Amino acid sequence: MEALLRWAAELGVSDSPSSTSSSSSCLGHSLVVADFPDAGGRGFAAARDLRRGELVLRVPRAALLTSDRVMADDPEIASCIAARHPRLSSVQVDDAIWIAQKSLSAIRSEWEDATPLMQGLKFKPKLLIFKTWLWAFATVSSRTLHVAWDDAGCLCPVGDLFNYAAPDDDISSEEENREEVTKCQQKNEMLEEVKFGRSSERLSDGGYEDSEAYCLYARKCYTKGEQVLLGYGTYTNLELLEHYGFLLAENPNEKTYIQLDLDLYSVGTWPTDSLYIHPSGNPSFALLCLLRLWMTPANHRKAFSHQIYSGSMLSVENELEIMKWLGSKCVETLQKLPTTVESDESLLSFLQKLQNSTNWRVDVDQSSLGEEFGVFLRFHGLDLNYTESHLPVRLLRSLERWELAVRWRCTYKRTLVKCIFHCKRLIHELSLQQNQ
Ligand SMILES: C[S@@+](CC[C@H](N)C(=O)[O-])C[C@H]1O[C@@H](n2cnc3c(N)ncnc32)[C@H](O)[C@@H]1O
Repeated sequence: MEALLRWAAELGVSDSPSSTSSSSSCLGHSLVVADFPDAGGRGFAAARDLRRGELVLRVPRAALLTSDRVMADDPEIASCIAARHPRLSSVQVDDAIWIAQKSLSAIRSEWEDATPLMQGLKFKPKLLIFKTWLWAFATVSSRTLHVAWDDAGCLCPVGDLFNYAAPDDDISSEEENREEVTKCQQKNEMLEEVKFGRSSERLSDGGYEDSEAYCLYARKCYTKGEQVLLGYGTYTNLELLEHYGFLLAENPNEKTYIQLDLDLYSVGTWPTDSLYIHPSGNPSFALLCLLRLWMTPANHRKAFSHQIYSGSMLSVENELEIMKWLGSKCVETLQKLPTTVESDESLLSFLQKLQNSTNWRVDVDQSSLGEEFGVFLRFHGLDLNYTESHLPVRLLRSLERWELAVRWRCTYKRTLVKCIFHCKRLIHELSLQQNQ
């Protein structure tokens, strides 16, 4: 890390607006590297109190790794790429298992496409194998920042050390902690007005600027030592898993999709990806509007369309029908799934226990999940007779991924359960209104 920070400082990377950082490190004025085991591991802590909108890191173009830069630096790579030019493919969200399978097969086919190019560039054999490609793909996928001039984006040294917070999260926690924020702002007020002027009103986390540098800003007020987080974008948990390999326990951008009847899609013009359930259990605006339209007799739809599109409830009867339909759809969806919230929760605590275990055998014997764990061991070429008290590292890594998958499906089910409660509560309230 020291070598990286020294190298970055030489290229002009700096966490200080006046670029006065020492040549031994590009950090220390606004940020320091720190470990946050419960929120992304290695990341940045505020080196001092930071104000919302303050520039916290500047990475000049010379330090960015982009495809045009690689080609400009190495004519051999440039001519090989010009001859073959393999492209990455895009992925469509449908359902979690399908996404995982599709992702893996897309990465494999990109690896197959890129292999002749890598051979042409005389890569060492260990760099040609699929496992290395997977590592490189994950590195690029989880660290690339957007730049307008190259649709492949860029790698941004040091700038890629920020861990993620969902954009909405920061705003709401800021509202909750308004008092704290005000205190922090007052403290810095005089200094900041002079130094940062209008940029203190900035809401975005950063981007490539006219000054020919990638500039990253504090999106809220931070106190010294607190982790400084970046909103890479608004992602659902499935997207976070796919691109970054983690998910958030509370994700304000989470969207839970259920299978809708085919004729539903034909009655309205709302895009399919706007028809989901919020983490609170409430249907999205578009899903609610669509259901209101669908439950309206076909010959009345036109007359009510203005009311429906503006988001107004049509009638108590219509709303009751919708809530009954949506509640039973969620019940039906849950019943079709092979596991329940309760079984997922006990599997989660078992997986967490195993990862911190000093003797896995004892934990397996004490649990009712031995059979399921036996299948996992066999998949990895071991069995329940494995005698070491510690599981091999590759199995612990695989357990981490298993835990992530179970956490995702458990959150999915919990949202459906919340939606059922939401529907039941509304049915109760609407029935009271109907009987008045
Ligand atoms: C751009 S890197 C951030 C720096 C990274 N922690 C490091 O040590 O280099 C993105 C990766 O950090 C981790 N990460 C970022 N934010 C996280 C969060 N809120 N929770 C868990 N892991 C996170 C994920 O592994 C993700 O793929």
